[in-house]
Amino acid sequence: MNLQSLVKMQRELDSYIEQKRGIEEDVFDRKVIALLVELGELANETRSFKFWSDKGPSEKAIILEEYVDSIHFLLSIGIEKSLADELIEWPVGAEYMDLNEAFLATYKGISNFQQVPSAKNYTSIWEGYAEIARLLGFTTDEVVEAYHAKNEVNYTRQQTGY
Ligand SMILES: O=c1ccn([C@H]2C[C@H](O)[C@@H](COP(=O)(O)OP(=O)(O)OP(=O)(O)O)O2)c(=O)[nH]1
Repeated sequence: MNLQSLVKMQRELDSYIEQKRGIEEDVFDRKVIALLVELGELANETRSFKFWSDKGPSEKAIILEEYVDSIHFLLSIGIEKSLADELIEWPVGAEYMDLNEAFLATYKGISNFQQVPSAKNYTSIWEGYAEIARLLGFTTDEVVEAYHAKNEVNYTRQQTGY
């Protein structure tokens, strides 16, 4: 799968939002916070870390929507640092035993990238998300389809002034 079609869609959405909201300043750090928050929302829906509870995870569609919110901001921070054009195949790295390890590794990756926005650090975040998708049983096609659906919702939300 070539990620460039998503990069193009993300670039267009980001420009649309910036124009609509009159954003001229650097919003990289705020997008990094947004990504960390989305990763937390994703973890929360999986409930993978809630050793104190019997309640199971949310349904797949809800978890997938949280997942693609992250993908939006992940693409966006790569675009901010001119690294997204290098994204062709989805980078796949080490395999973790469980979701909690993958979440922690991905948090660390995002934090490293905020401090040092290099191509290597950017790739590590994608590897983290690839691993999370694998552990959640999401196929690339499912992720791309859900990304498309949420991308459209994001336009509607901007137009309806939410
Ligand atoms: O520059 C931007 C800003 C936002 N988004 C997208 C990413 C994500 O898909 C959505 C924001 O997440 P969400 O829909 O959870 O927004 P929210 O304001 O946190 O929603 P809610 O108040 O419903 O939780 O907007 C972008 O793609 N680029």
